[in-house]
Amino acid sequence: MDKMNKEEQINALREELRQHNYNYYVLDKREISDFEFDTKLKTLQKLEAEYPEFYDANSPTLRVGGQVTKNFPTIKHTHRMYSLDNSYSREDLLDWENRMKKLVDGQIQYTCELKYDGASISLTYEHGLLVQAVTRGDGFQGDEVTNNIKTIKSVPLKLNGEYPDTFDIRGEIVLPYAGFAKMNEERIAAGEEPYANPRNTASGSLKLQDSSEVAKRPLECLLYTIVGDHLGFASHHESLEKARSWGFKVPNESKLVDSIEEVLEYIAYWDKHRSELPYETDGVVIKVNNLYQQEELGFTAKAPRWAMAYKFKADQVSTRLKEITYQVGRTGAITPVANLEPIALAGTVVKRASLHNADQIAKLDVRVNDTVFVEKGGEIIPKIVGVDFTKRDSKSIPTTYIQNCSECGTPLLRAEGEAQHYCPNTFGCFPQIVGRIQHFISRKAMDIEGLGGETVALLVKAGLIKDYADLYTLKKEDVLPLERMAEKSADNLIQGVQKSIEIPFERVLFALGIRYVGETVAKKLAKHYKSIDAIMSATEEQLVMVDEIGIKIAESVVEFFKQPYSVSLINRLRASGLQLELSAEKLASQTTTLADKTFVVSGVFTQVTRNELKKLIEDNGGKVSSSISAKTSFLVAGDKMGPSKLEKATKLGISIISEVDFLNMIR
Ligand SMILES: NC(=O)c1ccc[n+]([C@@H]2O[C@H](COP(=O)([O-])OP(=O)(O)OC[C@H]3O[C@@H](n4cnc5c(N)ncnc54)[C@H](O)[C@@H]3O)[C@@H](O)[C@H]2O)c1
Ligand SMILES: [Zn+2]
Repeated sequence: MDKMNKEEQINALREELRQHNYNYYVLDKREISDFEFDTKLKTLQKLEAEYPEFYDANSPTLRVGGQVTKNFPTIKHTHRMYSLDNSYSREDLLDWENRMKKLVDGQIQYTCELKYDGASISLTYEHGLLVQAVTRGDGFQGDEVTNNIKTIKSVPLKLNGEYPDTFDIRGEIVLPYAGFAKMNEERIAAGEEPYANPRNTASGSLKLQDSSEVAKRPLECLLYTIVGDHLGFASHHESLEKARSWGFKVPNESKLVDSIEEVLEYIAYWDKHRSELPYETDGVVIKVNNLYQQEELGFTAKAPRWAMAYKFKADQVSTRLKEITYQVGRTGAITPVANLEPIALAGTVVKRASLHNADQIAKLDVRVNDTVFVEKGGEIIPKIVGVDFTKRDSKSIPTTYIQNCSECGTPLLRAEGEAQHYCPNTFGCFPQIVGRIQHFISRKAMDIEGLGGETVALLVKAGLIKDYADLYTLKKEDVLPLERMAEKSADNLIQGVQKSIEIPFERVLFALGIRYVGETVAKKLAKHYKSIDAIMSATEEQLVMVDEIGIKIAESVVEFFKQPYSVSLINRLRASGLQLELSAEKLASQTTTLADKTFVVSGVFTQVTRNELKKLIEDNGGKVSSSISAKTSFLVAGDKMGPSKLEKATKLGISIISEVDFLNMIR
């Protein structure tokens, strides 16, 4: 009977871990923390060791967690890609060393490296050229994402020095914090949900179908292992130095040490200093340095015996939840916020944490006065990962989510399939009004000097403006009575506003704050339609025909201009002299010479850069696409173009032209 239960328990754990693997590797979502995941995996490992009769070759303890997708060609790895065993303590590491000492002779030296938190990748080089990039997948085979990887600047397309003729090199694709923060800033400016954390965003980026989208993401590739036959190195440390000399980005933090005690010093140092690194790390990887010893040690079903990951503990603390408040964004989205008893966590004092949405609150069953666990994992904003139920007051009351806007009282809406509640009172809800004007004046939009976010709130509160069109009728004597408004700053404000009427159309379009219309989309729309009137009269069907405009954007644009209020805004902005169409100068540089023609640009060019080439195509009415299909009219081929593109173009009978041919076409 007991045994029966054990079998059920083992199977249930396997099923649960498979589901988490799927969420993590395929959907790029984390439903439980890594620590919880690892704890469950350890429990399963122990049970399987105790009850070997329930062996299953497909158990998550024996297999790498990822999968191949159907969106890219599947490539078999010539050398398997393994996972790593995990350790959490000095004892774990000493046990590991003892196990190895039974298998190899002599002193063991170790290379310590940081464990970069991103998505694994295997790059194949032949004769010094990058020929293929494949994700880890299930370890045996992965997705071929070469075109996406080629957009990453730290991946050398051509190597320097003396390198082996063919080899694979493995590393981690990461998204450094700074680039991640910038991407999120842009998403927030476009009224979209920010990405959750750098790891998932890096991993998701590799799965994008359009490599020009990948090129926009500031990804990095950090390399850590070379594999191949007869490479001629004696040690791992040496191979890293060689790789660095050929042009690979191998972080300098790696270190050769002589004992586990020194390994522990390395770990202690980086546990403390990792927050100073530009990218996320989740531990240290320790590898036997001598490659002959590595060979003797070999692999288990899932991981090398000669390497070990040491996971840093996610920084977690517990504190009291004082109150749940609700924030209203400029697009009306509601975010519940936990107000906490202030507590120190990973170098900062945390007072607030996001609770995301109603589902999250229900799932965690978080209540006011609970003692909650706060974690700063991959996410930049700390989050609440659980409740300490042992400390819950017996009289505590379940949280009921607000049904009306916390700011204006309007009943909230929640669209089907969306996690977030919305306040639909777009033009009457204070934070939405202020938020929209703040977005309008922001640097990438109208860039109004002399006017800050705080002043906007004051102006709205004082009833001097109720929308951004009102800014243009403000007079100096209106603003002078405001708190802390001196003569000089009032002048600056009025001047800054007046100067902004010269801002070009595409930025005005972005400034309007239409949901999902970020900087890039605004540019596309401005270019295609050339005036606000043309955009206002476009239908959803017409909008989606524009390159890179999806249905979500199209719906949002149509919805915006359907509102009588929006129409009146545009009319008032027009009356104030704002640029609501492309300037004559801009139009003059544009022709329709290449109308109805689709170009694929590949390789390196000499007279113009790749981006200039693309711009020339678009300015002359042509379309740029990143992949060759029957619809391609021309392939503009530069130096070092990928052989697969050439082959495909030849097969489909597409005209292949040089840079010079192209420039002649438009001159
Ligand atoms: N929270 C969840 O739902 C969930 C689900 C699945 C997996 N996970 C997490 O992922 C872990 C398992 O993932 P995994 O199999 O990718 O293993 P892993 O992340 O523990 O380690 C293996 C990977 O580390 C990477 N790596 C980074 N730096 C390295 C270096 N210097 N040298 C060698 N390798 C380096 C490699 O790409 C390698 O594939 C789990 O332990 C868990 O923490 C979490
Ligand atoms: Zn409201």
